[in-house]
Amino acid sequence: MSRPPEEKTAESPYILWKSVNSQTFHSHIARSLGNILVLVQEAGKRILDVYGQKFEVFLKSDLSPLTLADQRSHEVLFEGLPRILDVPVLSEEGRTIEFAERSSWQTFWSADPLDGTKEFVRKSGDFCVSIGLVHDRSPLFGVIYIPVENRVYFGSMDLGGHTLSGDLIPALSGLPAVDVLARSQRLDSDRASAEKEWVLIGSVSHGGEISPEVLKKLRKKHPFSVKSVGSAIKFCRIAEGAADFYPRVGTTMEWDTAGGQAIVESAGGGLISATTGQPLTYNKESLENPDFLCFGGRFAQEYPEMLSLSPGS
Ligand SMILES: Nc1ncnc2c1ncn2[C@@H]1O[C@H](COP(=O)(O)O)[C@@H](OP(=O)(O)O)[C@H]1O
Ligand SMILES: [Mg+2]
Repeated sequence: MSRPPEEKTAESPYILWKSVNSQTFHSHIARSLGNILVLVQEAGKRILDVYGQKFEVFLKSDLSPLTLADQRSHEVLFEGLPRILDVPVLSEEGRTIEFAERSSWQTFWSADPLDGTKEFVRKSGDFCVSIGLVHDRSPLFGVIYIPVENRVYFGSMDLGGHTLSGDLIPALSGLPAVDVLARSQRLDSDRASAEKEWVLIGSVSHGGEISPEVLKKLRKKHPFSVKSVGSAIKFCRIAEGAADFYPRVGTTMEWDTAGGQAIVESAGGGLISATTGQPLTYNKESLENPDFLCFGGRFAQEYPEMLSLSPGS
């Protein structure tokens, strides 16, 4: 595996990529792209193995569900991601890593091995594997794989946003971005035609409590329909122009958004804090996200003034 310049520290088992500029970072991702997609599909296959059987549901300390599928997918990613890029993995299903330990990380994988566990348990199909590669507190690259659709979405500002049928992934092992992109479709969050109805997308299980006043303000600007979809698949729908905006009120964690943010941004959209109006940042002391607004290119272009409209206001 080729690597950018690196520097080991005595305290950390990881290689800290001090003074790596983002171009070096992007070149490395471009070289490894085929292997990354193969790995994420492998995690998805482990999830589907469990989905097809009778499985037990455990409750975590926050009362959210956990299954064997979350754990199997975590094992694949926790072992495989550092083989692609040898930086720490912050996984929803990994051990808790205190801020004192992770505050020095410049680059790390933010992984949700099975996003949408509730939907997985309900067998609605709305679940995915979501991976973001965070560098200098921003998600520069993201991958979301949807097992039931056998489809992957990925993107970075350098590569742009793309989607690809999972049938094509096994043949991508060892191939760099130029070969992967030749087989992919470009994502464009502004693709929706002007006459098509606008779509607000929201959670099936959580955080749909957007205040009626805000909904009224939004409707005054432009009528829209509402679609409910579970998990980070919502970001894929924004990135491909199938939905226009996704306001989220309530708890989400960094691993829920890192991959999706990179994909949406690479497709011309954005994901901003409802309080600051700035893109979400990562490796915060608290891993909870603020309320946010995610939007596609059409929304951003036609209604820039709404970008400062807090979903919770
Ligand atoms: N009260 C809460 N505490 C922590 N995370 C929450 C939460 N409510 C929702 N989430 C997050 O929202 C995700 C599901 O998103 P959605 O509601 O859009 O389908 C969950 O992902 P997991 O399924 O990976 O736990 C979970 O991380
Ligand atoms: Mg999640």
